[in-house]
Amino acid sequence: MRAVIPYKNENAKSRLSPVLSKEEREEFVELMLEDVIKALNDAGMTTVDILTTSTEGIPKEFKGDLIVTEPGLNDSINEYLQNASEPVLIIMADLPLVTGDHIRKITSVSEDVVIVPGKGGGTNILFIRHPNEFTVKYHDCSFTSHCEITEDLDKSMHIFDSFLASTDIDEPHDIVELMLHGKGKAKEYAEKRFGSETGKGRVKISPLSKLSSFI
Ligand SMILES: Nc1nc2c(ncn2[C@@H]2O[C@H](COP(=O)(O)OP(=O)(O)OP(=O)(O)O)[C@@H](O)[C@H]2O)c(=O)[nH]1
Ligand SMILES: C[C@H](OP(=O)(O)O)C(=O)O
Repeated sequence: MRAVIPYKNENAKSRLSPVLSKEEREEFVELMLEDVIKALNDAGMTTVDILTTSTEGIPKEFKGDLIVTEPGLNDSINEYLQNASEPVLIIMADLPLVTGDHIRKITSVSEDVVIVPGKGGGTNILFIRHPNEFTVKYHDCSFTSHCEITEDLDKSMHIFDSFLASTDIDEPHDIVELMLHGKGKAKEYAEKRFGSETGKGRVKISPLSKLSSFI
């Protein structure tokens, strides 16, 4: 079994640009990546590949294989899967709330395909027992696409239900969840930049350096 983390550092997380500069986003995604690698290592997964668009923003301590490909998430992952001869866990780099315990549970499921949905129709983690028979289709409500692809292949499927594993950090309001539930380096980074505002409704983040709140 091996894990692969698709990763793009350059101008990462453009949807966070209302609250973080380009440089901050590039630093932030590297820290989220470190948190994801730690969760994999905590689960005993030592065979970890990073499928990346460049060698920028890779944690210095990373010991696995770095596979550099052209931008294009689906093409690069599908090429990777075609060449895989053992079960593959595809885990996105923007999941700083994922723990070793989630990874252990996901990889213990006996079904052919395990899907961890992402917020708003995405796919945060895919565990595929027969990877060279599978094709991924990220973006455009990939959760639905991955369910359909699994069904079309006549494979068994398990949807892994977890608030923390399903929380990917895409938009400013997701940073609230990181500050509330995070434990690692990305949370530390967020705490240096944002405060939280509590009231009757949901907690909001606000910049520590300015008086006005942005969401
Ligand atoms: N290898 C590879 N990984 C990618 C590419 N685009 C995105 N990723 C990774 O795929 C995962 C999910 O991507 P998104 O959530 O869309 O991240 P993003 O593209 O940085 O964010 P936005 O600019 O806000 O869409 C993250 O781990 C990204 O680092 C790509 O072209 N190639
Ligand atoms: C890549 C994409 O990520 P999202 O835009 O949902 O974070 C997806 O999960 O299909």
